Amino acid sequence: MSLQPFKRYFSLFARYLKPQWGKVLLMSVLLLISIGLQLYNPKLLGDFINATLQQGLGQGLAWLALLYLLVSFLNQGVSVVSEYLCEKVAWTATNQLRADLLSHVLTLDQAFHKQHTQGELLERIDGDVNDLSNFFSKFVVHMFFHLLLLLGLLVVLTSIDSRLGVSMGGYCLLVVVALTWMRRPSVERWVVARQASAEFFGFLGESLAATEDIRANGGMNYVWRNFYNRFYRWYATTCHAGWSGASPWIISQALFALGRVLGLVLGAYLWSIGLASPGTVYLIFVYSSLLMQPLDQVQWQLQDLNKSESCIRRIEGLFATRQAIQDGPGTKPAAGAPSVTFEHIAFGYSLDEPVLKDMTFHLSAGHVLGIVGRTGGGKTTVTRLLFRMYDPQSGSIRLNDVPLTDMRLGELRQRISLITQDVQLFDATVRDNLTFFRRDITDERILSVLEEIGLLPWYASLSQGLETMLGASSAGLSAGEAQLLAFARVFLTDPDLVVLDEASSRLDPLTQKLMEQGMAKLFANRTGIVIAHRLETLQRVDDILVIENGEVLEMGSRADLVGNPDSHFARLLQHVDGAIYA
Ligand SMILES: Nc1ncnc2c1ncn2[C@@H]1O[C@H](COP(=O)(O)OP(=O)(O)OP(=O)(O)O)[C@@H](O)[C@H]1O
Repeated sequence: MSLQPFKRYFSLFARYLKPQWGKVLLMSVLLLISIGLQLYNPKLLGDFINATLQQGLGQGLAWLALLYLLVSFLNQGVSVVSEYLCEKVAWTATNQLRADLLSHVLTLDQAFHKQHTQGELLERIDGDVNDLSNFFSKFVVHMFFHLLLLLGLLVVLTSIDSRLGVSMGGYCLLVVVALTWMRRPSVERWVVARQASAEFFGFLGESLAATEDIRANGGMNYVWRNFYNRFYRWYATTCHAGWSGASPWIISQALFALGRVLGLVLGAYLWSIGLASPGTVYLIFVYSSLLMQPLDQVQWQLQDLNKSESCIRRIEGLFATRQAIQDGPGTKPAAGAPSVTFEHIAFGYSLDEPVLKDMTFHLSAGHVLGIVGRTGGGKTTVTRLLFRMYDPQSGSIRLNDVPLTDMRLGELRQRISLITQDVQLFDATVRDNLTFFRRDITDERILSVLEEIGLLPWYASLSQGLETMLGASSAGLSAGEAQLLAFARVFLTDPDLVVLDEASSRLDPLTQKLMEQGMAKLFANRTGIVIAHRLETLQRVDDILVIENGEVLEMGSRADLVGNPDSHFARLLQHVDGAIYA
């Protein structure tokens, strides 16, 4: 019998049970009391039968019956309290496990998150642990409790007659070995079933997030087809795994029937040779039948262990996933707005498809750089490398001459703010959305920032001020307003370098004006990089970088490039609008 799954199980949960050792101890004591009561109760009935046969009805019998009832009630009470404790211990442990998994997943690289859908990760953080939680609470109650009960019953049977104890002990050993042996094949099947479930939820999450686009583009047939395919795969793999538990169940039922017959035959034999009274024969039969209860539970727990082992493997796999982006030793670039240098950077999301090729440029401290170029040219990729969402395959990126790889990731991300087109809002209050749940930022500070970027009229329209709830879908906010909110977040964190992927949708004149004012304030005393989608924005930048096919086509001060009619930038301006922005 392999102890591997038990070892894995216990090594994972010993960590999570340790802080609750007091409750675990109390739970164990209650379980022991419950076992004692369960063993004592049939003995009372046996005494009752013997006393009835020997003395007839009398007052003694009434007391025995009363005691029997009392023990039964007490047993129920103890069971309820211990079950409550088990659930509490299980939920506390598994909630902590969920939290650890979530914080681990949040530290993993962008590359990992691109490979796994949100729905799939949800399933791995919650679904897998949830299955483990059921198993965990039941395992502690049933496996531990029933194995002890089994042991107790065998001791009692041995005390009646040693031959009884040996025969029934041998029988129990046979059943446990047989059930464990039959258990193994279904573990792999449960791993496949869990993955199918994660993929189904991943697809569902993606489809729900893109409902608007899917409807607008007539993609419903594709969604339904995939929905049924994935759902069917989930159903089929779960059935396959579930069925592999059916044969152990059928065989175990046959073995249990055999055990009851064995108990009856042994009891009858002892009675026939004068070694057992009718009350004792009854006791032997009841205790032999009671043996089936822990054996049945052990059987079910072993079935559940298959499912849980597959979950444990997936949880261990997730914990073992390491981030490719490693923390640097902690060199700090000089304080204040930094210079940015890209030197011979080569990068591709996959090795065979280069996106940036030998890219070199330098942005002076305190300058604002506008990056322009064709769609898919690599503009966003430049900003992702700067934020160390990915590392380049070769070359070096430096802030104030300090390579990014020498800085601590926390420090780097504190000094840079990235504002993307897709502003992420939380289903939380306006305050929490602006401060990212920090409590040390005062309302006065928030309001002064909103005033600075011209969002006070928007704030005045909110029914409950900073306490107003904002939906996660950013419903009711235009692209421009969402970016203004992101500006406010940046003001509150006060970074040295701001990277802005400008909203490309058309903005109304008022919002556009607010954006321009906001950007001017945002970039004051900071280094800035703007991926510009609107030429108006480029009036405010100091330098221009034109990217094409992952290479620097042109870089220079905006004034120089505008003044040179042969420059790519000047041609771009003329081509787009027929006018040069000066
Ligand atoms: N996460 C990713 N995984 C694989 N390929 C990617 C990923 N992100 C971008 N790409 C590819 O890298 C190339 C450059 O993309 P990038 O987003 O940097 O271009 P861009 O110039 O910002 O485009 P746009 O102006 O449309 O935003 C494109 O061919 C794109 O398909």
